[in-house]
Amino acid sequence: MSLVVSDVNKSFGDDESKKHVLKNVSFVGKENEFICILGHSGCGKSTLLNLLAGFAKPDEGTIKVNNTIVSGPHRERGVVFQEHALFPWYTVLDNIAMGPSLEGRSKSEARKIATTYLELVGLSECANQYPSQLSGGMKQRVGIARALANKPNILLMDEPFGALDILTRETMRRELLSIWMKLKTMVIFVTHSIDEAVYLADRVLVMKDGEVALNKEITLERPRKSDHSEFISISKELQSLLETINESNKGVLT
Ligand SMILES: Nc1ncnc2c1ncn2[C@@H]1O[C@H](COP(=O)(O)OP(=O)(O)OP(=O)(O)O)[C@@H](O)[C@H]1O
Repeated sequence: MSLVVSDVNKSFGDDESKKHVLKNVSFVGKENEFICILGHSGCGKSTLLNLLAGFAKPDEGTIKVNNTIVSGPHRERGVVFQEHALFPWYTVLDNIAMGPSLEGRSKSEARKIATTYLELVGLSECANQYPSQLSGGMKQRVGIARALANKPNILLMDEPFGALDILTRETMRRELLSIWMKLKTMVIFVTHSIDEAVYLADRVLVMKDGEVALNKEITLERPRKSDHSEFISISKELQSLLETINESNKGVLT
């Protein structure tokens, strides 16, 4: 499994109001790698993720998964958004079973697959509940299980814990890591949070005004502790890079 992003450019708007959002973005994702895309608000993180998902196309450059150009959405690339986007009229189990059903599995097979992933995210007891009966963190876990039930090679996550309170967010980080360690799917995770990136990533791409300003491998042993000296020094390096970013591009960073 490989991901190769080469010289990707993307603009929005017409000639007069054209905004060049991604500028020559290139990077390579390795098998089973956990990549975090970190940057201030508006630097192009979600745009990049949308291109990786195939929801939009680059103006120039290519995105290849296993040597094939990404030309639209595909089950091999699962997406988890900040807003969980579950169907409120389906039970938790049926939300997760939807992917396998669409793939042509029988109802009972699809539910069996869904049960496995529900167990993986620790929510077996919620199978027959509806999304409205769940907390934010639980909904996000269902969203993750739903994406994983399609057995993606790449899991694309756009600020998936951004709307959660800090304690739930920390729990979800740990849980995501333990799920990833079991499945070893490639994960591409968009975040504003330096802490989150250093805790999770094998590789951090820091984006600055549409460009990859830093592509850094993090080899720190897991589980990582935020009071560990190396954790602190990597965080400071990322912080100081982000602080050099033009004031007008600054958003919220934690
Ligand atoms: N469909 C679109 N049409 C026009 N402009 C867009 C579109 N999508 C994104 N943009 C612009 O591209 C820029 C980058 O947006 P993007 O959502 O990728 O940033 P981001 O880094 O994900 O920000 P945030 O962290 O706030 O979500 C922004 O200026 C945004 O207004």
